[in-house]
Amino acid sequence: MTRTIIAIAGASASGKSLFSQTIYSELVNELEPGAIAIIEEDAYYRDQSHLPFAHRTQTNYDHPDAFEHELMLSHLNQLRQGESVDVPIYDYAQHTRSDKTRKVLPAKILIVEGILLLCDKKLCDEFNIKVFIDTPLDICLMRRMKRDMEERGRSLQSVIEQYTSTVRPMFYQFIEPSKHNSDLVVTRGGKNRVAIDIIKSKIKQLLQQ
Ligand SMILES: Nc1ncnc2c1ncn2[C@@H]1O[C@H](COP(=O)(O)OP(=O)(O)O)[C@@H](O)[C@H]1O
Ligand SMILES: O=c1ccn([C@@H]2O[C@H](COP(=O)(O)O)[C@@H](O)[C@H]2O)c(=O)[nH]1
Repeated sequence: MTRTIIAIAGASASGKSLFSQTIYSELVNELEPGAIAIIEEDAYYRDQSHLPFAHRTQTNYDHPDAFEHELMLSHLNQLRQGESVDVPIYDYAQHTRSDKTRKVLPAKILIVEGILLLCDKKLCDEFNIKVFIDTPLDICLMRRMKRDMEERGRSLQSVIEQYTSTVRPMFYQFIEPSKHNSDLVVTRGGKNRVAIDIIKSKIKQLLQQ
């Protein structure tokens, strides 16, 4: 069976999750059961439970080394071969993996989303369609402040410090250059209706083949 992996990359808070979840939720009930699945790169942040909490707050979470991409790659290979996988569940407030996992079944269409997906050559080789969400960084920062304070247990001070020390520099070093590895660049983030409809049509076309 041919399986298609669609990568959705871009800056933190650019709208990757909203874009991916919109496509997924609008298709999941329309397609045959198990046709589409979704995985977040964030699930593959390295387990840091062996480190004291204070150390975990100092990790550079925007550098490729923060991720266990080898595990993600091995899961993508298993899914391609028709095997299900147990994807880790990450706890942003604790800066480490939780003790829970989520079972993902092998679907014909797999959407993966994350900041550094298109920086990794081995991962890139696994993706059939590569999308980059291109949202101005000042808008990403405003969204991130709101989201991290409301949903990830952060203070305004900590968001600003982390943004200045790692998020912004790593964006320019790794994420922005990876835009050139994409097939499609989507402006305006998670609510670009035309782009969402184009990807949905492509998915339906792939499922008819
Ligand atoms: N086009 C948009 N307009 C307004 N809000 C948006 C838009 N795209 C995303 N958001 C909001 O911005 C925040 C970050 O978006 P999210 O999709 O989680 O980003 P990412 O997955 O890239 O980190 C969320 O609260 C989301 O609802
Ligand atoms: O423990 C952690 C792990 C990650 N982060 C930040 O999360 C974003 C990536 O997630 P998005 O949903 O794409 O925003 C990344 O920029 C990390 O800085 C964190 O703060 N703490």
